[in-house]
Amino acid sequence: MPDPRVEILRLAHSHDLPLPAYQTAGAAGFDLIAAVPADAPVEIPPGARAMIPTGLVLAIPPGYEGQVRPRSGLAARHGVTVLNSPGTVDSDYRGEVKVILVNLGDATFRVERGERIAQMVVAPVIQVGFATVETLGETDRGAGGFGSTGRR
Ligand SMILES: O=c1ccn([C@H]2C[C@H](O)[C@@H](COP(=O)(O)OP(=O)(O)OP(=O)(O)O)O2)c(=O)[nH]1
Ligand SMILES: [Mg+2]
Repeated sequence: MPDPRVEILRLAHSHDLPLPAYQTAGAAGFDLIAAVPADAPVEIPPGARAMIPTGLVLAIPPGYEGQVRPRSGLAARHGVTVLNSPGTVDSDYRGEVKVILVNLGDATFRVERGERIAQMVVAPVIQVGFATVETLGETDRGAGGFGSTGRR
């Protein structure tokens, strides 16, 4: 089992769903699966959003985060994406991982139990120290931004 290891607690409503798994040898993310009731799919009308349960509680190791990202197929085919992308799952979070989907398409999107709705990329993250100062070091860019480079 490669390190770092992510511990997974499956809640009752996801016990029969597939465990997280990378689909290919080089996959950056593993899919997150909708743990909505089989007899109660969630319908997301155009312009609306919904919080979709995954039935998973993850213990992401210290020094890492879980990023909840859209699946490009859902975005391209249906205009459905992750509203807060990339969602941030903290290493100290011990609640159920949920996915906030938004439907930017023009048809109602139905989330069925077992559907792969998003993906999670586990990535290293650092915490910084903070120091308040009176002046900051000078740079070539200075305060230029928002399209300032290459302007004639
Ligand atoms: O797409 C997401 C985003 C967040 N979370 C969970 C895990 C994360 O650790 C926690 C808090 O997320 P965030 O910091 O983005 O939300 P907040 O609005 O700042 O809430 P809080 O005050 O709890 O930090 O919610 C999810 O399950 N899915
Ligand atoms: Mg927060």
